[in-house]
Amino acid sequence: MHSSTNQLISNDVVQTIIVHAKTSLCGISSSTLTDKPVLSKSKKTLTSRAAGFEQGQNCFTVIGNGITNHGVESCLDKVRTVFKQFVSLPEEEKLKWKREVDGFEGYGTDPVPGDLLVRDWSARLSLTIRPEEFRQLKYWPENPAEFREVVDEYSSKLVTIYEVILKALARSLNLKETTFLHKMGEPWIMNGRFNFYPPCPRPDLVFGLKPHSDSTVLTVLLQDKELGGLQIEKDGQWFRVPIVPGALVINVGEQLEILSNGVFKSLYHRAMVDSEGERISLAMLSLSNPEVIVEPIEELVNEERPPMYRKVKYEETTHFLYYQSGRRVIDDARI
Ligand SMILES: O=C(O)CCC(=O)C(=O)O
Ligand SMILES: [Fe+2]
Repeated sequence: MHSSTNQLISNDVVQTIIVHAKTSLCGISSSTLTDKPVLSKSKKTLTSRAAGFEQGQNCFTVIGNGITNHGVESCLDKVRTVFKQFVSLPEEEKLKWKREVDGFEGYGTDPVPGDLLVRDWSARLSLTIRPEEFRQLKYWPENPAEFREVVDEYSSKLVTIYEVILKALARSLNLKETTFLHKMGEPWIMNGRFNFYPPCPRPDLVFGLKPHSDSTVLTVLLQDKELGGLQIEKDGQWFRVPIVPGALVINVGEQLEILSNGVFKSLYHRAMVDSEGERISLAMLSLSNPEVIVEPIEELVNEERPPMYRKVKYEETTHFLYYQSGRRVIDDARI
């Protein structure tokens, strides 16, 4: 179904990807990572620059990665288009793929448990995407007709991107390159979170998504082309992440923070809403296999750097409850 474009990725991806990792390192010289492309094998001049976003730690911008350079109908545009088509359907049509009251997959708004009152101004479609046998197709829209195929194509390319980045991050810490992937267990999981933020009459009072860090190893975020809204926190201040056409934003999630024993820090971020414009974003989440207990990798633990986190089993329900009450699992995991 997508052999020609897969081809492009495998030939292209290692050549033209740029990842800027800015991270606070302890015990590992910061010059190893800070401000240097972790991954850049290109001999030719890189046509794209890792643009725009300079303030943040633990968030990389990836551009020119072989899925972004097809012109107007690029894969990224196709994904945005099918999702926009889906969100503009009448609500009763979208509800054909609605999530169940206590489920996590499908289309809908998040329930707010108990007496918590801070609702997000967003609806979303959540899907398990990888491995294929975990997919629950009853939640995968068939309107527009190309939705499934386009998401399938995009996600299969992202598998390569995750692998390339995780291998590069492992190498940058002098670990065997498959270390992170291996620790995630097999199969590791990819979930898609298709966020939709309608215009909001009081954007000063609500969030599209409350401040949070992702429960992931890495999150690959495809942003809206027209309307920004993603903000990241650094040293107690919030920064807007600019829209960079054709770029993907890669966030460090809590699982990578734990696995790396705090070398990589999870990104604390939030999504804002707009009084007039509607916005979409697509977060692709890579997660350890649900059976895996996440803990710091042995090679990153030593006398000077004892384990900084307890073992954690990441469960969707727990993470969700933390999220809704404005807390972070990682804060409780920290020793
Ligand atoms: O909409 C955005 O830019 C952020 C989305 C996000 O943080 C998430 O889905 O976890
Ligand atoms: Fe997030």
